[in-house]
Amino acid sequence: SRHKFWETQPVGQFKDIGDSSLPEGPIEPPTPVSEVKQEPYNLPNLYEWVTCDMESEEMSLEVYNLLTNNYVEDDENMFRFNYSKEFLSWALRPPGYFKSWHIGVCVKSSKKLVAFITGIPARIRVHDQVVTMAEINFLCVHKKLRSKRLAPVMIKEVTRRVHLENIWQAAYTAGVVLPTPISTCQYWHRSLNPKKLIDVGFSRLGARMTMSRTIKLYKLPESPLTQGFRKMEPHDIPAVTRLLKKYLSQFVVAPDFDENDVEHWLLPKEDVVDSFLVESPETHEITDFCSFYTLPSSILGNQNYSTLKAAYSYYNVSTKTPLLQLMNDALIMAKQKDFDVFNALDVMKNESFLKELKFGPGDGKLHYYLYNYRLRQALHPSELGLVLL
Ligand SMILES: COc1cccc(CC(=N)NC(=O)c2cccnc2OC2CCNCC2)c1
Repeated sequence: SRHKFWETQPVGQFKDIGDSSLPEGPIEPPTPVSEVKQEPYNLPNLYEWVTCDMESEEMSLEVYNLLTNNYVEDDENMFRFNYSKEFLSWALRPPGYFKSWHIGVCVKSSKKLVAFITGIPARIRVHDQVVTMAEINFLCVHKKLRSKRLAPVMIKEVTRRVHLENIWQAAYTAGVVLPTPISTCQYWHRSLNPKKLIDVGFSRLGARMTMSRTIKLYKLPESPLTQGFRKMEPHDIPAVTRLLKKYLSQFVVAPDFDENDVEHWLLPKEDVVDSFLVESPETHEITDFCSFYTLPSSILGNQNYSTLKAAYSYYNVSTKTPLLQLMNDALIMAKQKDFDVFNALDVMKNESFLKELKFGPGDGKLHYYLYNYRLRQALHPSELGLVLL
């Protein structure tokens, strides 16, 4: 059947939807780590497991090249995510990471990397329960090895290695519907460089719109409008951590960030993540925060351009500055940094600014999943406070 593999896994099953007799929480209990399968799962004969040391220049370049040529494309196969090497190193080495969760599959004879899957540890709160989970990401099988059923054995192997660290839940997203989404989000795009977006086919010229009218429509001020708006700096970590913890507490599912997490995930890192805050000129209190991460896409088959420079909305907190004004400043900073487009999901309070800031709906959805954790009912995107890379 359609979900041959997922029907064998401890995930919400479609047949259980609406069965409110099933309790919220773990689906299967933990087992003693000594009872976890000690040896790796079997791969088809020609292939072997390799643990990818992302600190190795050579290995991180191999991972970068595999993803650059074989990772997720948009529905029309016009663009492919092109995560940079620096971004991958950042995304995969947060505080407390496990090298063993950076899993590659290579060809025994040539040692060529042909598949990849990763996990990183994260403390995620679900309602009032903080659960240590694995965030699973970057599942990629070389285009030439698709439909060999490699993905199920890779998912089982990363699950086994997560269990060996006595962690029993996971979180992941996908553009496809699997058993069973905890939430389904719509993605939105805000043009920053409309001429390039139209030229590469990302956007289309609106009806009864000229190019010059379109450029004018998306024009932004040269610099941010909010008094006290500035780049985040290391000394801001304690205040940003307090602000973010308080703000995220309103969502049903959200990361439980401490100062070490904020230092890693939210301190600005050139060409990886940008973050800004509003410091009140009078009281020097930090009242608001916004951030976006850098994820370019390769443009497949365009004469004039090879890369789409895209910013992705990350974590934003508004307590004094209206979110609309704060996000307009984020757009202004992204334009200043020469991004072509600013993407956002309709999670958290994002829906309140999308249309007014001239975002247009994307042509797909992003589904969120939990592994081995049942929610009594699916969440509205506004109840979701988790953004995965
Ligand atoms: C424009 O280039 C693309 C290249 C590949 C895929 C897509 C469409 C798409 N699937 N977009 C998203 O998943 C997306 C849209 C808005 C915000 N975050 C997103 O995904 C993030 C989070 C999940 N992991 C990928 C990056 C677009």
